[in-house]
Amino acid sequence: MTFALTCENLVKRYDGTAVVDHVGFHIDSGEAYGLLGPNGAGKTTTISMLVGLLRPDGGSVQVNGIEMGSDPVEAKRLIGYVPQEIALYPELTARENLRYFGRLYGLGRRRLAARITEVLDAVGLSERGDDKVQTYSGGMKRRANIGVALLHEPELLILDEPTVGVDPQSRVAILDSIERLVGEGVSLLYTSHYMEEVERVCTRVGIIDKGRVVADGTRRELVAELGGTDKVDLVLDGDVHAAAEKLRAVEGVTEAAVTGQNSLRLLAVGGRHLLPALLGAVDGLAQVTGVDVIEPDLEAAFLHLTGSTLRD
Ligand SMILES: Nc1ncnc2c1ncn2[C@@H]1O[C@H](COP(=O)(O)OP(=O)(O)OP(=O)(O)O)[C@@H](O)[C@H]1O
Repeated sequence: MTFALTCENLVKRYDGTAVVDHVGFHIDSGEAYGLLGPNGAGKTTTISMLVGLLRPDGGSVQVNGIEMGSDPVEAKRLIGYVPQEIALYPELTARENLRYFGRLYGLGRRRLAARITEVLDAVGLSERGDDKVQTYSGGMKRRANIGVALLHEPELLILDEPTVGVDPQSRVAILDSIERLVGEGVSLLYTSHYMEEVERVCTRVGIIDKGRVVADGTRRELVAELGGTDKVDLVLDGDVHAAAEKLRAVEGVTEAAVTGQNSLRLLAVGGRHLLPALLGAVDGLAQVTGVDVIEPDLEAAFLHLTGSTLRD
């Protein structure tokens, strides 16, 4: 099987220190993969090697089976790359920018004209396409920049933190466009330190920390590495302390803390499935009037794996 992207043992050193330290992962064709890590984890350096802008000190990159090291022109042709910095001419309109970059890519006049219309639509800028980029919000500039990367119909779209510093409306528009593109079959590499974006857009996630991929899998798999401890909040009428005592004895419950006059928080393995046993344990002591099961999320998995929160 050919992957949209494979990298193996990627290494980049600065002054003898590896800032990317044997990074490896793959992206299936049509898959949306998120690379999640705190500032300075090595995301941009990794991406720069993946897109052929930076020569690795070790390791290899293949795009749809084509070696970046030996056939960079062909490999780069398959990639649409959107860097963190906006690379547009502010005094030109979005349409003029697209025309300029499209010619640079070698797109024929007719195909380019059609692509400009499609791309403006894909990034939600059809109505503002004839306005100068300098009149755009940060988010609109970013959308125009994504448009440039889409012109040549890449098979793999690589976005480096596309929503940093954009207005909320553009953020929604960017995420919507990306989801649509993935729905149309484009493979995606998406880096972010916003957990909720990665959870929304990506089916598989690699967690990168200090230059290493410390975990890789679906959200469910990553969360499972935590041991699957859920939080269960209970509201009850009755003796909460006696109820806590009983609940602590239920198999699977690791902790039961009284959190208020009539509320308890439990830590439990397989929380939802334990509910009948929990209700049974307090039967006769208290009446349960509210239940909330909070399953661990990627944020918790991230904290567990790296020892730090994402926005450190
Ligand atoms: N040209 C360079 N020379 C020396 N050190 C560098 C260079 N480029 C990056 N670094 C260092 O490499 C590490 C990884 O940086 P990188 O930009 O890849 O991280 P990142 O995960 O993309 O972070 P951010 O979210 O802040 O963009 C950082 O410690 C950074 O200071």
